Amino acid sequence: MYVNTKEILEDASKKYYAVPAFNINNLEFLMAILQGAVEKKAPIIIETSEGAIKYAGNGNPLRGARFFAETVKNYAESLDIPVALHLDHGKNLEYIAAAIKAGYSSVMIDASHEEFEKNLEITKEVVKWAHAAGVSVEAELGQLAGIEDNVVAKENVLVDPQQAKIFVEETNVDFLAPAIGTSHGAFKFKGEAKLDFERLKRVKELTKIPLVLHGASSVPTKFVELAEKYGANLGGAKGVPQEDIKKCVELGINKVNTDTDLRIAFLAGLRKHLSENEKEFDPRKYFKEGMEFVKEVVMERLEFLNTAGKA
Ligand SMILES: O=C(COP(=O)(O)O)N(O)CCCCO
Ligand code: NA
Ligand SMILES: [Zn+2]
Repeated sequence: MYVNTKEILEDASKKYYAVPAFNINNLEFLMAILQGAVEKKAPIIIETSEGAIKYAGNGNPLRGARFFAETVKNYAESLDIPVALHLDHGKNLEYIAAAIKAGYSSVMIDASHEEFEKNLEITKEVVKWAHAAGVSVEAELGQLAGIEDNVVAKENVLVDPQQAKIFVEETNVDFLAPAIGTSHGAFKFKGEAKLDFERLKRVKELTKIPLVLHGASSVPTKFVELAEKYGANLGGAKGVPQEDIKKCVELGINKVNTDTDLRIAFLAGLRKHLSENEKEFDPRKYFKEGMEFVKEVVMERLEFLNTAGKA
């Protein structure tokens, strides 16, 4: 069934487990993720960036948002697990409006690169709009390092727990992404991963709402090596250690954003299949191995986060 993201995350927050939010840009990733979630009898959050909407809509936000909303709703209504669709890193109000209009379950307003007051004001506005349409809202405080689509966050600006309390009270936002040291992409840490667990604990105590971990891919060595065996160059790829993710969930993270892990798994499968099947030219066949590897990563994460069996 197609549900509101808040329903899924409230249960997770109450019972201290987490739900992965997997990014898609096409049908193949959606099918692989849903197959994994059905097999694990788990609720699931599908999310698209603004870039994915631009891609599927060939530059037209509403066309792209409708493509994903209608496809995901269509699949969700035929399945007996809860499925939500979320706009990830909404920065452009045109895209946020398109996602709300198309029927997304929730939207993120990411104004964390703005000053605190500005972020608060923009988020308040989006919450008013979204709630009027029955759509829940995620916001972000602090900045991840690395590239956030079109915004390069120069340094890790970690969340201020006191500010988080005020922000949540004033904006009535449904869930919050506190920056605690992660970053997006496959090259997350120069040296050792260092997440600020104490800071996360304080944010949960002070806000008491579902929390989101961005940049949560673990970059599994198995698929990095397999992709490289078949010609990829991912030298130096490094993700968040699994034990750090587990600790974040124990401290109150309930939505775990995962994009890079699926991209690398699919890439490994595609490269392997193409190099072993030089005569194959049916995309329903040569995408299959990549989809199998995506499904494998999905099922592992659902088990690891204790989402399995919670549908
Ligand atoms: O926080 C995340 C997941 O980040 P990652 O999967 O790179 O760790 N996202 O918001 C997904 C989109 C960012 C670009 O990858
Ligand atoms: Na941000
Ligand atoms: Zn993110």
